[in-house]
Amino acid sequence: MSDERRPANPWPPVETQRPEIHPKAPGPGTDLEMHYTECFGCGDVDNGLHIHSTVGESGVVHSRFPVTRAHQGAPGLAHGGLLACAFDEALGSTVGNLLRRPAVTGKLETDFLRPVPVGTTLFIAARVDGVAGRKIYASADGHLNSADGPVAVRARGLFIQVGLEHFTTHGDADALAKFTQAPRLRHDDWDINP
Ligand SMILES: CCCCCCCC(=O)SCCNC(=O)CCNC(=O)[C@H](O)C(C)(C)COP(=O)(O)OP(=O)(O)OC[C@H]1O[C@@H](n2cnc3c(N)ncnc32)[C@H](O)[C@@H]1OP(=O)(O)O
Repeated sequence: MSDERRPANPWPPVETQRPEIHPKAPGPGTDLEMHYTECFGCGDVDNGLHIHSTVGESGVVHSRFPVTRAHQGAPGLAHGGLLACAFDEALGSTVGNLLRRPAVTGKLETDFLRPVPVGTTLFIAARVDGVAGRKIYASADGHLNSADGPVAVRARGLFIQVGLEHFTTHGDADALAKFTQAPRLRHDDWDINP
């Protein structure tokens, strides 16, 4: 089904405030480091997605996902779940880097408009659309092979701001300690009170 014929639900679905880019957010042109080396989306992981992101103008973050044979669902085509994963990464990175508020994905929806063949690179442009308390709404378009190529996938995500105890309680506290020691992630540069 073409994009125009898909039902369009209002987005954001609730009244929101305009997102405020954090004063210490990386500026346009900044290549974002992997947020965690073991992240399947952006980390140095065998057969991971190896997504690289750069901050663009006007609150847009540009991410690139090189689709390889390791990412197939149907022969020669990207797996839909891994495409959704790429958008989770791109949207989460956009929220984290621009707002500097620790947040986790609460809801993620994807529209698959065109097949994404192995060997293509998906150029994902993501932005934060609005904020309502702890709820952060973000969306992204994924273009085939160039920033202005045809849109193959669209995604919308709701991210919920959490305290750092979310990660120490449910995750690996030692890994989190290393993660937060990275200069780019210094606690005092983040808004950590949800
Ligand atoms: C730089 C970093 C990049 C990282 C990119 C990758 C990001 C990820 O993949 S994160 C991993 C996947 N996500 C998770 O593991 C999250 C698991 N879920 C949870 O831990 C909890 O459900 C959590 C924290 C999201 C929300 O729980 P909790 O803190 O109790 O908040 P809760 O009161 O339920 O929800 C807060 C608000 O969000 C709303 N909300 C929560 N989930 C949803 C949902 N799925 N749909 C709609 N609204 C929702 C609630 O209705 C509530 O709204 P309101 O304030 O208006 O009443």
